[in-house]
Amino acid sequence: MTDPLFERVAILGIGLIGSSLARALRRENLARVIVAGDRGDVPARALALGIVDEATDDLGAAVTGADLVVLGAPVGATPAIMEAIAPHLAPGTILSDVGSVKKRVMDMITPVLPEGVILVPGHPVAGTEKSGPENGFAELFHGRWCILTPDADVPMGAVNKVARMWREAGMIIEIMEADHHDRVLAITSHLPHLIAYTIVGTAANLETQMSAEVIKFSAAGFRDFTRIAGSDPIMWRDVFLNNREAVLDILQRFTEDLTALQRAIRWGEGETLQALFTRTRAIRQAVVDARQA
Ligand SMILES: NC(=O)c1ccc[n+]([C@@H]2O[C@H](COP(=O)([O-])OP(=O)(O)OC[C@H]3O[C@@H](n4cnc5c(N)ncnc54)[C@H](O)[C@@H]3O)[C@@H](O)[C@H]2O)c1
Ligand SMILES: O=C(O)C(=O)C[C@]1(C(=O)O)C=C[C@@H](O)C=C1
Repeated sequence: MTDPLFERVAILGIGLIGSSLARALRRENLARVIVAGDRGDVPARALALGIVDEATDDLGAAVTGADLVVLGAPVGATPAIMEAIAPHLAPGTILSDVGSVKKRVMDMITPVLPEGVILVPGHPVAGTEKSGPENGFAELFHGRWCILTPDADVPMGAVNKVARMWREAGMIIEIMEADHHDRVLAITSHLPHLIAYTIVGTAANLETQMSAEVIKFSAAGFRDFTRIAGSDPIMWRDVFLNNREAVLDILQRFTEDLTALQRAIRWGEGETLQALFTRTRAIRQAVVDARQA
């Protein structure tokens, strides 16, 4: 058997994504030791699941001796975690993350990054509406994109190692600038979540009788939105607070398009509606063809 890619991988925040990564590392024998750092009863739960070798709520101890550290907590926790681990990171350590937002996370880490520690930010674009280590699974990453956003001066050896880890977990790798990542994800992931939260919120605000019927007669369309709107409140609060500009920009365009549709319905412009729905149906087909459905 060949040597593992990493000696000691510390995953800080062993929830849905962190625990899925731990499982993939195990399956592919990519780490000699996997250690979880988390808080409350989560370390004990991760240990009980048998997905890590060690688990602790002492984040400094977790990263000591690690050649790869992966931040797996909601992005708003980044400053607190960096404060706890920075004194314990050795030169040569690769620091990565799985955050849904990249630019703000890099801005939070870079000023406190110890000399010689190499930052390779990442975002596995794969997930579910569930949270916690019990809900992770190694296959989550299969056939999905993983976007890495290292600064231009980061050694390619480190970028390649992180890329190889995600590739062996089943992902397809793309490297891009953090700002660009945040603009793309604002439309493909953040806005859809905001819309889902809004629709389900609107339904919940209807008068009692109506809102009970929304749940009772929940048609497929609404049901799909409730899945997304069931996503983790803390994670998504942090996404919107930390990708503010890109989300507000795309929301402005969305609002204009929605207003145009409102007019089309009001004035009975069937051809406008049909033309848009025909274009969007083709986009759905393209997503299916790209095996991302
Ligand atoms: N859920 C998804 O679909 C998805 C997909 C890709 C990336 N992400 C990103 O992955 C990260 C984690 O998301 P998740 O869905 O795994 O969340 P999760 O809630 O399942 O897990 C997060 C874990 O972080 C821990 N945590 C929070 N604050 C902490 C702190 N200060 N110190 C130590 N541990 C702390 C929590 O206890 C929890 O175990 C987020 O940054 C999110 O943006 C999520
Ligand atoms: O399938 C889902 O539940 C998701 O929302 C996953 C999803 C997405 O928007 O595609 C959510 C956030 C992540 O950063 C990456 C993936």
